[in-house]
Amino acid sequence: MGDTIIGIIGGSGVYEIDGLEDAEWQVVDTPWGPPSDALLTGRLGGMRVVFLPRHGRGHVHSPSDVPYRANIDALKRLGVTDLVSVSACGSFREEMAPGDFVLVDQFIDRTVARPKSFFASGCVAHVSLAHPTCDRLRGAVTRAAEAAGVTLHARGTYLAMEGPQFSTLAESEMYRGHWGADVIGMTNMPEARLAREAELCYAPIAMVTDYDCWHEAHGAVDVAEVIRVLTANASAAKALVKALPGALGARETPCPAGCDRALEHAIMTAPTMRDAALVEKLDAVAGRVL
Ligand SMILES: CSC[C@H]1O[C@H](OP(=O)(O)O)[C@H](O)[C@@H]1O
Ligand SMILES: Nc1ncnc2[nH]cnc12
Repeated sequence: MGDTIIGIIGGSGVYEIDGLEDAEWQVVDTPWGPPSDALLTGRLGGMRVVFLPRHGRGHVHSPSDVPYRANIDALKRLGVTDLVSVSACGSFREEMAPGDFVLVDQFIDRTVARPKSFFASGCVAHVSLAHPTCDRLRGAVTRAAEAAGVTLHARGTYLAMEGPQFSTLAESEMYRGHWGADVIGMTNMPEARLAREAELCYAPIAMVTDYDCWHEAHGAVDVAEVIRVLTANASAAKALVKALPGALGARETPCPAGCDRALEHAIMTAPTMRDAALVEKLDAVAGRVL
């Protein structure tokens, strides 16, 4: 097996990580345009790590405009095999309190205004998204959280909304009631879809910053309060990330769930009918099977 290279996407409030050896910001261009920012490469616990701030340093990209395809392409291009993301989120559960971390395993996608696939007419592909997160990588995040002394809820369904406004009370009640969502945010979709298409193992860590607007004892979401919780928990997020290389270890076998082979039988378009320009754009993401 090849080396494990850990990718880390930092969400709101997480614009860099410290403690990297040989740290270097690298500008990477992709066929999908520029990523959110330069990528910070280096070594952590002897393992290669690539970090990307999802909204860019200074928080310049809105959730709808984050260049999700360029971000995943750039991470793949730099050799990332295992991708962890850190995101701020609202909670729909009393027991998932502000300051807690939730290891998301499932998604409900309510985003409507973002390109969601690398594939299109000219090179059509359908990957499975039944299990959109990687169990092996989630196991490593769990062990890293234990090592770092960080409380982590073992699973959760993340509702991805378009934003940028927060939800209405009626939406919040629907998501946490009939829909069964546990947390809400604006960015993990289409990130998870694209990570799967790029054959990356993906595990999203959600940091609870608020109770959205449903909780009678708490008001509507207040960004100042979100930032306060993020800042108070930044050191826990960093400790978790630092413990990850040791918890994940070298990649000795292919992904048991097949994340790294997601495209194996996914491409439908006959080789003779493929759009050459699109195939060229897919070099990093799908070069293994094209
Ligand atoms: C600062 S509250 C809203 C903002 O924060 C979350 O971003 P991220 O997922 O990148 O941490 C949420 O999705 C919104 O984009
Ligand atoms: N309540 C919420 N809804 C959507 N995104 C969020 N990010 C942080 N809190 C959020």
